[in-house]
Amino acid sequence: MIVTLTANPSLDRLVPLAGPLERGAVLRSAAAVDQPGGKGVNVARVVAAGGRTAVAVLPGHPDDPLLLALRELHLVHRAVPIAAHSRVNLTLAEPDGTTTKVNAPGAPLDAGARAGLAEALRREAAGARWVALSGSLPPGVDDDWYGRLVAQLRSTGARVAVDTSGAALLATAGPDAPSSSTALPDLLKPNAEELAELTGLAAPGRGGAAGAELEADPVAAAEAASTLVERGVETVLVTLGGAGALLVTADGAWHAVHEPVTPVSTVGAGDSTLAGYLLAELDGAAEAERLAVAVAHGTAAVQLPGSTLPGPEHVQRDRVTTRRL
Ligand SMILES: O=P(O)(O)OC[C@@]1(O)O[C@H](CO)[C@@H](O)[C@@H]1O
Repeated sequence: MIVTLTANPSLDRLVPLAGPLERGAVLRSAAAVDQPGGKGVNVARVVAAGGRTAVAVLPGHPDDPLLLALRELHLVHRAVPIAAHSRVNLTLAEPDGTTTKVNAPGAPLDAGARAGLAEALRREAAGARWVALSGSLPPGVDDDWYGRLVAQLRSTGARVAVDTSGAALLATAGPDAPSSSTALPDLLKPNAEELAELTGLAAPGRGGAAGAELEADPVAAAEAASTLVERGVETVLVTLGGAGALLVTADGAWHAVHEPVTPVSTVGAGDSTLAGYLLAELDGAAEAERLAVAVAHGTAAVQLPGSTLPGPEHVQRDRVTTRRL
């Protein structure tokens, strides 16, 4: 079983533009489509679609349309009541497959909500193989909250994956994060830009150019990721956009790439990659195969519109090649 936490869930609104995105213009779109989202919700949806039990833990107002959508999808979830509705995150989709995302700050979490989420996580984690702490932290939450949750979850025996960004990521596994291994996740899933910021190749918030260089040079990216392994993170799964993904552990580094595809929307690709990795790990696959299944899931997501997530019918494992670096 896999448990996910989405501290900052969102209703993802896909706005399919009739033409290219033009600043300052009046644009026409087809009807917008809403999907329940947030990174942990997405991971749970892909894991459940893959035939494994997934439980999504999240904050939610009892009348939140997001919770209604989760019920309609039959996604097992535990919602900790809060006073505000979830944010709406916009995806502006251009006909050529370019997506522009506008993510809102989200509903604040007060001390009671944070304690409720931590308690729900501990309860669910007791029977789980993995807990994934996914996405940004909403207003009112300290940057080091994920690290503290990782430490609290140790006693449950579940392994913990973290996929976040910005200050929360640096506080979890950056050079100044607590070096105590109990607070470090078992699995970290940065993209190339986040990896550059985590490893000092770029200043916080300025990882774009260095990230692009790492995407083009998987060996350099693997070297950067290995510094995180030296810091005490057991497994680093780095997504490299169209260049596939890397898996780095103390035992070595692997790079996997999918045959080229035509991207429709990259939203949810990272979450699908993580879900694919976890599904393969639950199946007992070795490193290279876990990475291949991860990349196959991420690439499947890229070929689906908006926040639509892949099921096994979309995943083409045989189009992925893996090499040991
Ligand atoms: O603002 P965050 O939490 O970093 O990201 C939120 C988000 O962009 O992540 C998912 C895709 O990965 C979407 O469902 C959602 O809108």
